[in-house]
Amino acid sequence: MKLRGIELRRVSMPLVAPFRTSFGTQTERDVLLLRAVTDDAEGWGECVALTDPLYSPEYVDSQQDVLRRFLLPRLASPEGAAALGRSGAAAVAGALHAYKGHRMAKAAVEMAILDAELRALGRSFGRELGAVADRVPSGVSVGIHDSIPALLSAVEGYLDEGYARIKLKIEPGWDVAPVAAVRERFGGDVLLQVDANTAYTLRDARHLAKLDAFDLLLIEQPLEEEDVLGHAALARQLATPICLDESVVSAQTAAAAITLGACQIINIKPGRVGGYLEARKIHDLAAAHGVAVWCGGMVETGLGRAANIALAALPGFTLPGDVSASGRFYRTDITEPIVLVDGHVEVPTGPGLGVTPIPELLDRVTTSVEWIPF
Ligand SMILES: CC(=O)N[C@@H](Cc1ccc2ccccc2c1)C(=O)O
Ligand SMILES: [Mg+2]
Repeated sequence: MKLRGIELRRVSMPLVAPFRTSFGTQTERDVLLLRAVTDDAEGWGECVALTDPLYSPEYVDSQQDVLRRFLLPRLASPEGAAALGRSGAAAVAGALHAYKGHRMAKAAVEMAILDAELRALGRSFGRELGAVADRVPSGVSVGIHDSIPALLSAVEGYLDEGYARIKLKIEPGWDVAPVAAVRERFGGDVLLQVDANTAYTLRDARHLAKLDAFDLLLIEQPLEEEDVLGHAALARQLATPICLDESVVSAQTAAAAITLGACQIINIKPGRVGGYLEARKIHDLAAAHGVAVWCGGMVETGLGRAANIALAALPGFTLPGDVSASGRFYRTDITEPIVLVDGHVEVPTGPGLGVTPIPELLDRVTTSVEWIPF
């Protein structure tokens, strides 16, 4: 593996509709893509950081800066190049370990190098990670709406499309009523869960316990990301399983959360935890503890979406993930669109990610390109 350089490319993609969560409303996605150029192949990585540090401490400009100033020079150093020459993508996390945090940037560069490596080998992401299925059921994430009727209309549309599971974003003032309305309208058999994105506190426990009446699969990240003990206390007061998202940033924090009883389910997002290789470690750890996992989404383009689907095909991913079709968020994706067929999405089988950006579509949404030579 001889790395010649990495392109940092920013793309701006409008969302098909505003997407409202407890941390705000997004109408477009400003994405940082990485293109790793090696002697044998090119590889693509996607950084899932948002424009603003509202989901996690990372924001897209900070990730581009930390890559340019610290992470890529470290990989381009003699030690970094030697480690990459020896072990390829498996060496990235260790080579960058000295730099704290910025896991979404680290994940993106590992992904690009892994994609190049696998394309050169003619090996798919799914094969490399240990996929055991050729398609996976897809859930869909439904934002906070202006009214219950508007929400019900959106949910009806997704159910008509065949989505296997409905996830409702909630926040104080928009929780029990929308969940009750969806249950009332669509019945008890629809797989249903909620995601608070850290919007509640332990003082809301009695209120959140009202959700136990609706047979939810899980309640995702009700409390703030560092409140692991709070989630453990809440888990003792709720019948509905607690799922962590923002709190789990590594296999180590996953182990602590499981051991402390802070979660019974984990939403695994490769960008949040520093890469697909760490994501697989969390999958293995959770499986050993009998903890179910599913693949979360960060409104990725087809590149990150394809990699997530490969990950979602590992045996421990027993709950439908937020691996929805490209059309859930984008009218035009930068790759061949990922589509939903009978409530499932296909695991790509081609080398590496199995998808590549379509040049003219990529150029149309590109806002900047920066080449970092090695
Ligand atoms: C699909 C889903 O619910 N993802 C995140 C929240 C999230 C993450 C990244 C986003 C980027 C742009 C717009 C909205 C976004 C929402 C979650 O599970 O918590
Ligand atoms: Mg979440």
